[in-house]
Amino acid sequence: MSLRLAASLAARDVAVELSVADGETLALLGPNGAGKSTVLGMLAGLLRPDDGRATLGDETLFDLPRDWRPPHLRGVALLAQDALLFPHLSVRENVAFGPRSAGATRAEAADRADEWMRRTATAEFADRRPSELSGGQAQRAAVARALAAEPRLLLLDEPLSALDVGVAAELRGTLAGVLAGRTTVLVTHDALDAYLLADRVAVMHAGRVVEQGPMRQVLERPRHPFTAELSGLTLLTGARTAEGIETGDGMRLRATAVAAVPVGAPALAAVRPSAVRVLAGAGSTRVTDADRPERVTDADRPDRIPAIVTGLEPQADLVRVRTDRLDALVPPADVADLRLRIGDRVTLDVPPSAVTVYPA
Ligand SMILES: Nc1ncnc2c1ncn2[C@@H]1O[C@H](COP(=O)(O)OP(=O)(O)OP(=O)(O)O)[C@@H](O)[C@H]1O
Repeated sequence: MSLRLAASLAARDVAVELSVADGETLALLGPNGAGKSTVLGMLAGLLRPDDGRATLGDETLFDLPRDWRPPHLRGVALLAQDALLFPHLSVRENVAFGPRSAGATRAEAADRADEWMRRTATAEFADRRPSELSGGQAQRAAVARALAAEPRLLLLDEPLSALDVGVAAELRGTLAGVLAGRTTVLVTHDALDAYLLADRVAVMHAGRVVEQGPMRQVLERPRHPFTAELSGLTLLTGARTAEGIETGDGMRLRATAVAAVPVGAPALAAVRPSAVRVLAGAGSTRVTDADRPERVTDADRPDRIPAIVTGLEPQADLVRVRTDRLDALVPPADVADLRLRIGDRVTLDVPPSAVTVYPA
């Protein structure tokens, strides 16, 4: 069932256009307040846009100002951060609720509940009430309840964000199985969720979709700083040079991967911080071939960029050294050896293999 949405809501400064192909999962990414939940609310029928249209397959969800189909007649299931199960019903009764309300007999609804509890590994606590479940168990039961209703469109609003890392990883695995072939919009802050669960991504910023496309293309060649941040890359804008890019402030970098951009034309570059080295001082001595285990040819000798440290942030087991030019991701021991502080002058060693140049 393919989805098309074009709608706006001035009170929230949201105006979006997006589409999801039949059976595809679209990850909707964006910072806090970007409008992601607002989009889900419009699709679920909980929030009425000022104008616009949404269609699911050949059915119209709304076509304002004339048509507005109420939430329970849309065939759309919304699963939020909190499981929001009916507290007075057992897991089995929660899961059977959708089929029962859609007119299934008690026996049919029970069969369908059993099937979804099996697929979401919730059968072992089928007779418990929601208050007797852990967060992860409740969220699994909520997935079973949402899918047992056989929605034509599934909306997931950060379904893993309230869970511990290990529990989230398990549920991510379950979701990967049940989302296959199902038209889904998944709101997430997490690039890993997008990579593992979605086919395409749309990135929202300040109420607008700022880029959308196939996962790898968007995350590996970002066009918006938020997308770059999410992918852990540094985004530069400038003009294509014979060997790479020159930024507006005169930084020249060579790149190994260069898409078809004419020399002189506007270009973007994504730089991988984990490949950037930080050396002490603005005029660091050159690294000689003898410093490196492998022989360094001129083509892959790093470019030297003077920079000023603007921030030091722990990131997993590394430190993200932010500078006025590029970020570097280095081991804590290097930060200690260099005695790095905010405001320090350093030299960044940027190998051409860390730089990808593509059209602006
Ligand atoms: N109940 C509300 N009443 C009025 N404005 C709201 C309400 N909820 C959100 N907004 C505003 O609408 C805009 C979009 O918010 P929305 O919740 O859709 O963003 P989001 O991308 O889902 O953010 P988050 O990642 O924090 O959940 C923001 O400017 C927000 O302040």
